[in-house]
Amino acid sequence: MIEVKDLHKGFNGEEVLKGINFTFDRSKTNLIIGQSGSGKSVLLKCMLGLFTPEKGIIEYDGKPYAEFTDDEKKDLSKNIGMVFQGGALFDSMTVEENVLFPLRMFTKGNKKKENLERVREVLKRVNLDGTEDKMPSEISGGMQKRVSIARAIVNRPKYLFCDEPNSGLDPKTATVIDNLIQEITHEYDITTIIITHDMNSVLEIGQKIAFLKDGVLAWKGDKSQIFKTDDETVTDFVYSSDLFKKVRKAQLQGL
Ligand SMILES: Nc1ncnc2c1ncn2[C@@H]1O[C@H](COP(=O)(O)OP(=O)(O)OP(=O)(O)O)[C@@H](O)[C@H]1O
Repeated sequence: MIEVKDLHKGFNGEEVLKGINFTFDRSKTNLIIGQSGSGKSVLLKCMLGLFTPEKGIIEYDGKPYAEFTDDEKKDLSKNIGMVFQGGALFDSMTVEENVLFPLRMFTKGNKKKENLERVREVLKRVNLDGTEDKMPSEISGGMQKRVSIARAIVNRPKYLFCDEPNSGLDPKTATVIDNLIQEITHEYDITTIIITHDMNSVLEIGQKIAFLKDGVLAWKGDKSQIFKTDDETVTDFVYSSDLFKKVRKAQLQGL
């Protein structure tokens, strides 16, 4: 669980996050949605420790970051898995080397055999056994995303951060990736936080949703509530696409 309390962050005197309060639950896919510039990435970067907030508290499983010792901060880094937008694999490394990379970073001593076993295990979990020796350029975009998920979970993290994990994928592959992230979240009891613009993802895996508008938490709820709310701030955003406008119309007509 990650809890943010009264979080404020700004740049050059301009406030971007204006007092965010939200609890990201363990074993759930927690989504952050909102228009461009609403502060989603800034919030994520504060939770990743890349930005220092001017005010507010971030608690990881009940302990405020400000009270972490240096060793606890190192341990937190190990406990964070990250799926970057676009995958961000190393082009010059094989699939196996990509997944091995963060494992090596946090392993002491010579654990070559154990590490390779762990890499095989996570690649199998994301249905990529047999691709170990391939280069990223030799596999599809969906497979690259799965490598990136395998790399993010190889250190058995407590927290998984995903920045638009299915961007650039066709809708069917995007759903496969969403479902994989949701399954892994439950199986490994991880606190998963996902930034997304994709309303299909909201429908599929929106177990808990934070909707940001201009740096304020304008709405929170889950996937069953978001399509029923009359809150205009939310409906303006959710029903901005024609498809969802039609869904809304059908809903209002009781279809
Ligand atoms: N390092 C930075 N320095 C100055 N301003 C920044 C910095 N990072 C973000 N901002 C500003 O903070 C605001 C929110 O940006 P943020 O990237 O969080 O938006 P977002 O909701 O993630 O948008 P998008 O969906 O387009 O990625 C923007 O006005 C942006 O210019």
